Amino acid sequence: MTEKVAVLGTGKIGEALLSGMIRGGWSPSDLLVTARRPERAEELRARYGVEAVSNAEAAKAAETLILTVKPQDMGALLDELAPHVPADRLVVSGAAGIPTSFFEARLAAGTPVVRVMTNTPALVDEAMSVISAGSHATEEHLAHTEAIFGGVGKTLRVPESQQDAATALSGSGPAYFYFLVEAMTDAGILLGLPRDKAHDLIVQAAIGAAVMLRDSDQHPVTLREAVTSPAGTTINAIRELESHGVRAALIAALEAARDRSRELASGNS
Ligand SMILES: NC(=O)C1=CN([C@@H]2O[C@H](COP(=O)(O)OP(=O)(O)OC[C@H]3O[C@@H](n4cnc5c(N)ncnc54)[C@H](OP(=O)(O)O)[C@@H]3O)[C@@H](O)[C@H]2O)C=CC1
Ligand SMILES: O=C(O)[C@@H]1CCC=N1
Repeated sequence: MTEKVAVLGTGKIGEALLSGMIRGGWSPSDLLVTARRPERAEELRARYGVEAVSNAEAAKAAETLILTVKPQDMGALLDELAPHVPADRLVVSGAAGIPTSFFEARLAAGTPVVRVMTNTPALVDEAMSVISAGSHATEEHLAHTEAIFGGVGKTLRVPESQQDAATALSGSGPAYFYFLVEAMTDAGILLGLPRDKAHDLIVQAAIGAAVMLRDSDQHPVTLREAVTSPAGTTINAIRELESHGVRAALIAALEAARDRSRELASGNS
């Protein structure tokens, strides 16, 4: 029997995963989606050739259920779903903040739950998906989850106690880089460059720096030192970043994201 996977609450992250699975060779006939609005269900059907069903039907038909609704919608989804989920289903949560114990308390005793924090670069197969086992998830469940999310990028196992930190760094991480690109493009405008050229220069600098960070095996400090010439331009910029407290701001920002992830733990805040 072919295994079916259902994505429940197919919004931005659910669709990113779904599209990646299809790019990676999953047959649309082995995938199910659910949506709250009929027009969204129709859009997913038309775009990917997948069947859109109710949450209850997905729970009955699919061996693996990937829940990608907002943390605040998870309680209501589980209330609707719980009576229909046999205990042998693998339930994968993609939501920020919510611990595996939240699912285990609402599903049949012994249901395996895996928590995953992925990110939007799943759309270009460059996600990082951080994976933790709930109390009934086995090595097989983790490996299966890695196989699904490995199709849209890298995966990393962490103890669940590190998931809120991983969410701050990796789940939200792409937003910080988009924010930096936006701010640096504004700087280019101030310096007299046309917006499109400023954008292209900063994006290419970001791509070049990202590839060197990934492929050069060199520490970020070494890479930065190589750009920073004595009495040159870069050190003047670095002095401004330090005197404006950018390092401290980033540490505080990620701490705030981690704290918000913790607050979302109850699923209704
Ligand atoms: N966006 C990101 O970068 C990341 C998000 N996440 C996590 O992924 C999850 C989804 O986030 P995101 O994709 O941004 O949010 P979206 O709002 O885009 O997606 C959630 C989807 O779930 C649908 N939905 C809500 N309740 C139900 C229900 N009962 N039955 C069926 N569908 C339902 C919503 O419908 P409707 O369209 O009607 O609102 C929406 O389409 C969150 O838990 C978030 O923490 C994790 C990593 C990164
Ligand atoms: O902002 C959020 O809550 C979600 C989770 C991680 C990225 N986006």
